[in-house]
Amino acid sequence: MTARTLYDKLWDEHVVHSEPDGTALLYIDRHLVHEVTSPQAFEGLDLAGRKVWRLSANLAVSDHNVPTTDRSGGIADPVSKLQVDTLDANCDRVGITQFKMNDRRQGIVHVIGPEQGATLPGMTVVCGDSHTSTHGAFGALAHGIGTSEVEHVLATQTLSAKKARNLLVKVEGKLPAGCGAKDIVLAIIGRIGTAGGTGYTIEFAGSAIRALSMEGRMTVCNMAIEAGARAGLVGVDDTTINYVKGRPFTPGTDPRTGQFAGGVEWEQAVAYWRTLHTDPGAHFDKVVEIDAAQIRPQVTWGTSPEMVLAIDDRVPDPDKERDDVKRSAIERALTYMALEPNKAISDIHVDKVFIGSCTNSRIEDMREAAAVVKRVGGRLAKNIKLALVVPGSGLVKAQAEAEGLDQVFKAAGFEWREPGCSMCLAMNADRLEPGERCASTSNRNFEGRQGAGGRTHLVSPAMAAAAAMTGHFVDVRTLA
Ligand SMILES: CC(C)[C@H](C(=O)O)[C@@H](O)C(=O)O
Ligand code: SF4
Repeated sequence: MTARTLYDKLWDEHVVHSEPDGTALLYIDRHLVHEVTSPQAFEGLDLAGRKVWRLSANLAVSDHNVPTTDRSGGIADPVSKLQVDTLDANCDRVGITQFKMNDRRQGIVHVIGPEQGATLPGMTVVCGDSHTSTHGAFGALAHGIGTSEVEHVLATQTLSAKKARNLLVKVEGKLPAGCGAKDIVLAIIGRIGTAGGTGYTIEFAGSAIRALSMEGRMTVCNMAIEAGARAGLVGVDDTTINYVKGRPFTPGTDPRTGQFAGGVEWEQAVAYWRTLHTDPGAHFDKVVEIDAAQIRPQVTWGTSPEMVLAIDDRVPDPDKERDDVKRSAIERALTYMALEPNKAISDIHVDKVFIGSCTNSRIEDMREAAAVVKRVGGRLAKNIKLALVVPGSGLVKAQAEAEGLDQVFKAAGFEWREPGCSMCLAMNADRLEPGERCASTSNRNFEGRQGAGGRTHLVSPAMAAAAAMTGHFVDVRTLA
């Protein structure tokens, strides 16, 4: 048989029907649902008199609109409340499993799917959310869909799709101390640009990717969409299998005790999962190679994730750019960001810090940030108006608290919040005021993303914590 990429294998395994023009109908194994992109889908289903095809394939949670402060009084904002209430009502009515706002398993959809074992190797995973690419870290074919497709998946458990091309991003070598998964993915986007992956599914491979934990691989795949690719992938290995073992939705977990029990289903699943890697000699349409040893701590300076530099670089000077289009993009970004050309990245001072989002709100991110807070010591820098730590789920929060991380943050003056998307996109009360500058562990830095007029610098959890403690960006390699 011809050698296939991991993407080829996942695709072949899920095709229900193919048309001569390449359009295929794919079977969908897991459908994750959140409150923003599902209301019209449920309504459409209802109007057409259709039922949900396979209830157990769906898992729902509210994340974008939930408050991250005390929830006992409900949601104050009427628009947010309506969205969350609507999801609750829809799930109750049709019988979809949902983790409601006060359930300790509630959290950001891309954090809870993997955490519950609802995302497993070999699956097709979709959600009405572009960062569904996150789940590709498990060797699952995962991507975002639009609201009409949400309705289609609810009704039929299938999706009409066209196959993308194969792009291999190979990151070889050892990452310098102080650098992590976020620096890898920002460096990749800096290299290939936000359109570099358009039309492709990206497989991330190489020794530096293999060396990452599942949390780190999720951070990398999360931002595949920021590189233009709808889906990112990492091949299955022991790290993957050890992570999914014993999770609530994973085969082999005893539903009564919640403990790993093993058995035939587990053995068969593992045997299949071990085939989920690219065959030697398989063809990629494009290959990008990156030397991990050359990666430095990354900070975005502009209004697109590709406008990224390293901590020891300087803000670009538009006068040095010969290409007219690029020059005006730099000028516009610098104006919006209120940055002088040639300013040292380490001289940029911030007003707020946000540690959270589906990119960086898992337990390792919390640990990484807390370690820097401890190492620097003392309290938040004087110029910091607000520093938020928003765990990705109630279970991440509980784990962090069991490790005393919340105390480390609180003692330094950070606010320790309830799980949700929060200041990643400011659909709830957590936002930047016009002109405020933020060190953020999220994935998008578009104009107004964190609040109208707000200025976002995308960074790793370590860099965000360092910025909170010192007031500006610092070379976290010196803290490692
Ligand atoms: C609200 C949702 C549709 C959106 C997305 O698809 O990504 C959001 O999660 C985001 O990060 O901008
Ligand atoms: S955390 Fe941010 S990027 Fe992730 S799903 Fe929520 S809004 Fe989108």
